[in-house]
Amino acid sequence: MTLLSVNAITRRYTSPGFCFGRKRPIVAVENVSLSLQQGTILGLVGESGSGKSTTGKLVLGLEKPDSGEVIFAGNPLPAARDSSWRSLRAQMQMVYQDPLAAMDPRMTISSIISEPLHIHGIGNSDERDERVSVLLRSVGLGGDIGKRYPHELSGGQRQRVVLARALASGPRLLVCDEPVSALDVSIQAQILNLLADLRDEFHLTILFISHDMRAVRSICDELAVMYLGNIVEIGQTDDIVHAPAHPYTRALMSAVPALGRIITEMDLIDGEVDSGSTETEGCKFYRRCPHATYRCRQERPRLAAVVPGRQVACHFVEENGGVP
Ligand SMILES: Nc1ncnc2c1ncn2[C@@H]1O[C@H](COP(=O)(O)OP(=O)(O)OP(=O)(O)O)[C@@H](O)[C@H]1O
Repeated sequence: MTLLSVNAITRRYTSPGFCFGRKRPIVAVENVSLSLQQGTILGLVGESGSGKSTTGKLVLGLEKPDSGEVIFAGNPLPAARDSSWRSLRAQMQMVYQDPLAAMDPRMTISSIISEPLHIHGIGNSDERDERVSVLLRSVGLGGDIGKRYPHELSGGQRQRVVLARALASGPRLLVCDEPVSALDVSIQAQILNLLADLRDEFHLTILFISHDMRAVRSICDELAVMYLGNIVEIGQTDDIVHAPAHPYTRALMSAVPALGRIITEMDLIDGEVDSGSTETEGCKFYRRCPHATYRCRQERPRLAAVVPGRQVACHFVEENGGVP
């Protein structure tokens, strides 16, 4: 069953800087479509500024699309933040990168986890206490941790608390935005394993936003690769990892061992969408692509099925008959 459908959403911003006396338009997300089947983890990958976080916010209704729509459990996200929006929102939760920033330092861990239950009016006092105990156990935290404060916990423990809090209202969808990138590498695998276990235990569907190919490889069933606001490739994780088709996906895959360094270089070349690249008719990857032709400069490639279950937006891939 399809839990989430994102249909051709576009979100533009106006940057604070000027370009030829005009404010620069930024197309953060352009014509993005996604579909998440219940119980799957879809990884949204791409370098900094490719529009991953904006897509996550649009999915949750924290940002409004300029065009397109988000359908959750068969219901379009309401335009206004009314009661129907709030009831849908209780079923969709965000997990951010920095657990400390997501917690009130003056609240105990128990109060932090039970706060969404208060907000959504779920349960009485005893039921909420019981729910907090269950959630703490589910995220692998025990003892008297509920009585402690965020600063008394390690980074990994804090991210476990953030997950417990996100699960408190019984969501069906989690949007995890770089949930492990602030953690030590040794802790990252534990949290990723926990997330996979929680998916099974709580029947979750997860949109997993990350620039870290190792993380997405280990946890995601499907991948959507974003470049300057567009999805350029989407398919099963194993298929994409073993035979990346889009030249940008290939660059990302080959960059895995030193991803941080490569991303920094990429940012220096093309970091933000400028007016030229947003208005261009052609492929946004044209200037960095080893296979670019005249057609790529003139005509924006559309996502097309190159093999069953895989879509790629690339003239080179299309003209050469699929995944090389
Ligand atoms: N509120 C905003 N106002 C203006 N520009 C914005 C705003 N939010 C995002 N952008 C711009 O939109 C583009 C996409 O940003 P977004 O944060 O979605 O990318 P990202 O892939 O999540 O990158 P990162 O991993 O660095 O967060 C960037 O050029 C960013 O500067």
